Amino acid sequence: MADPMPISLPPHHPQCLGCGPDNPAGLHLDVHRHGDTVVTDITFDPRHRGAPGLAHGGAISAACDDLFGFVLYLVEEVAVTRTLTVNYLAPVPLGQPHRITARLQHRHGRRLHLEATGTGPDGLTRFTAEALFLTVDHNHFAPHGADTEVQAMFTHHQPHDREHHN
Ligand SMILES: CCCCCCCCCCCCCCCC(=O)SCCNC(=O)CCNC(=O)[C@H](O)C(C)(C)COP(=O)(O)OP(=O)(O)OC[C@H]1O[C@@H](n2cnc3c(N)ncnc32)[C@H](O)[C@@H]1OP(=O)(O)O
Repeated sequence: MADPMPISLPPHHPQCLGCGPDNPAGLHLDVHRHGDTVVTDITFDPRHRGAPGLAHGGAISAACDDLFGFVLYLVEEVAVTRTLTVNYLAPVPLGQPHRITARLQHRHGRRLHLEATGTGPDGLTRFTAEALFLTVDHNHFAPHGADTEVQAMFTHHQPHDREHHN
């Protein structure tokens, strides 16, 4: 069967560390939906350096966490990370594009179990990640003044408006 048409997904908000286009310290993830998965291609650069020439584990972890945040668009629920585990299988060189793919593995009540895989241009999977997200209501963000922003994110998200062909 042919791959489903990729659909561009909007950033969580302009200043998001993972995907916000206006965050100068951000990873600037550009994320697409492919069927029941979300996908981003990231090339870690010297700002993300851990050991010389290699990506920092924290940068890889941040990319996975934020990509999991895009699965929420598919689930159509607001949820936050409760646990995140990254398996660093092989060093990730700077300057090489890596494709991270994430999906919902299964759901149990408020618990969303998510999984991701990061693969290099040589086809080698260099990291995998698993996360538990717990659904929350908008009041979770209210004490921090962000509830309306999150509500807008949730309400105005219309991925089918942003369909485009790669
Ligand atoms: C259309 C979409 C729009 C999207 C819009 C999204 C928002 C916008 C995103 C912006 C960008 C995203 C980026 C990436 C996502 C972050 O980075 S999110 C930021 C990092 N995470 C946080 O700050 C979360 C901080 N933690 C918390 O606030 C609270 O711990 C939580 C997560 C709200 C949960 O608290 P709680 O509601 O009191 O939950 P609690 O009773 O402890 O546990 C609930 C249930 O889960 C179970 N549970 C808890 N821990 C575990 C565990 N480790 N294993 C198994 N079960 C567990 C409990 O046993 C309990 O079970 P039941 O008793 O209900 O059967």
